[in-house]
Amino acid sequence: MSIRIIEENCTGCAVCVRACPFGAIKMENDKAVILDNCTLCGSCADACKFDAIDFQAERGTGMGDLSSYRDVWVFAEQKDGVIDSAAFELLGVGRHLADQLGQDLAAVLIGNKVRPLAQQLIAYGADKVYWLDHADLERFNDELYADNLSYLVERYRPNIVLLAATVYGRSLGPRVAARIGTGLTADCTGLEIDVDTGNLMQTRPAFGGNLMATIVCPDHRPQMATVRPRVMKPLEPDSERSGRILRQQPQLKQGLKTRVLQVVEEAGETVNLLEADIIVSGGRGLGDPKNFTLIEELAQTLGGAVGASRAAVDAGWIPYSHQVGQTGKTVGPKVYFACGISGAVQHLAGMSSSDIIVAINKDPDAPIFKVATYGIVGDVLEILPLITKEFKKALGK
Ligand SMILES: Cc1cc2nc3c(=O)[nH]c(=O)nc-3n(C[C@H](O)[C@H](O)[C@H](O)COP(=O)(O)OP(=O)(O)OC[C@H]3O[C@@H](n4cnc5c(N)ncnc54)[C@H](O)[C@@H]3O)c2cc1C
Repeated sequence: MSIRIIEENCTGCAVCVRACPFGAIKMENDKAVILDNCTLCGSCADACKFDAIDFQAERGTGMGDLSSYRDVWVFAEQKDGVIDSAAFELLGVGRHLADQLGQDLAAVLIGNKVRPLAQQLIAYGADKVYWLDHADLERFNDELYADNLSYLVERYRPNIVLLAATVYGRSLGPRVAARIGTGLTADCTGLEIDVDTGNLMQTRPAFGGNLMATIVCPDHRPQMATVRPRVMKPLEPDSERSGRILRQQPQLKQGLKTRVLQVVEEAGETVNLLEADIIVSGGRGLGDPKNFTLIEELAQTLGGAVGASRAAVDAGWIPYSHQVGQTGKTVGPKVYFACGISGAVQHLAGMSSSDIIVAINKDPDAPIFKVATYGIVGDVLEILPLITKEFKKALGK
């Protein structure tokens, strides 16, 4: 790839200076000059109206120099103009990684009339936001979104790209990785930078959750990962933070293979486990489905939600929508009560990032006590009514 200024065409309008996301172009004697930190992204050439920048891009020619890939990117998933909370969590961990690398944190915002959301992304830690806006991008479409994200990645060459392991992120991430020819680690629960190599260490449960695998992608860029929602913590938003919002040209095409005709919200039971600050979960130790009323009563007293282990779900005591764990929901409430739950690694995978864990189990050696903040050894059927009674008294209920 190469770039050069054609001086005779340059009018000194400085549009290119404003268009460069990297501050890599300046005006000197009314002519544009390209600086050493140019990443060859081509934004200046796109912005120039006078053909004064000769930019030769080569796409699909392999990874080239890996050190030329810079910045940590987060795909900022939004639906109906509301950013998914998982995007803020990604910005939290992304900020940490970017600071470790001494690079910028960028968010990619795709949608229709979503410009007002960009400032929120900056408040949650982004240094810049690549923003694509078009009516055709209003609803998530795997093919179209993959076209656009792949285009941006090829153009700006980020070092790391993070997506939430949501329905959208799980569909989009692998498509983009395959197009670009890089790797992707799905469903990560931990991300760190290897201080020796600068590689991203991507940790996720493997072999049915029996061990934690740390995966690296040393030979390809960007390093891509999907991250489980509710595992990472968002930063406190700072509305005073400033950052750059960089409008990008959407890549649109005719003849998409799929088109969203209508969105029908799922009717039926909604369990707000993902948003709950307090979760009271029951397991096989309850002994009988009717004892779930003890769980419900405590949850109701505290304004919390009801969760369950897979053993309780598999026994048909409670619907799957309540299941917490590797094959259920990943939650991170302020307080998690584990009642009659042993603490199998697959259950812990879904709740161990809770701020406070209260475990009630009659077996003092139950693994759940290893992660519990407070442990109560005893019969859950005796202890739960006592706790509920005390909370009711304290809360004046
Ligand atoms: C691929 C895979 C995915 C999985 N995904 C999940 C998942 O998403 N979520 C999940 O939860 N599990 C999952 N599991 C299952 C997991 O391995 C455990 O089997 C399950 O979590 C056990 O549930 P439990 O703790 O309720 O039951 P148990 O392991 O049987 O534990 C019951 C506990 O209750 C205690 N107890 C009994 N009676 C009382 C009493 N009266 N008072 C107090 N304590 C009492 C016991 O001491 C025991 O510790 C998965 C397994 C696999 C292989």
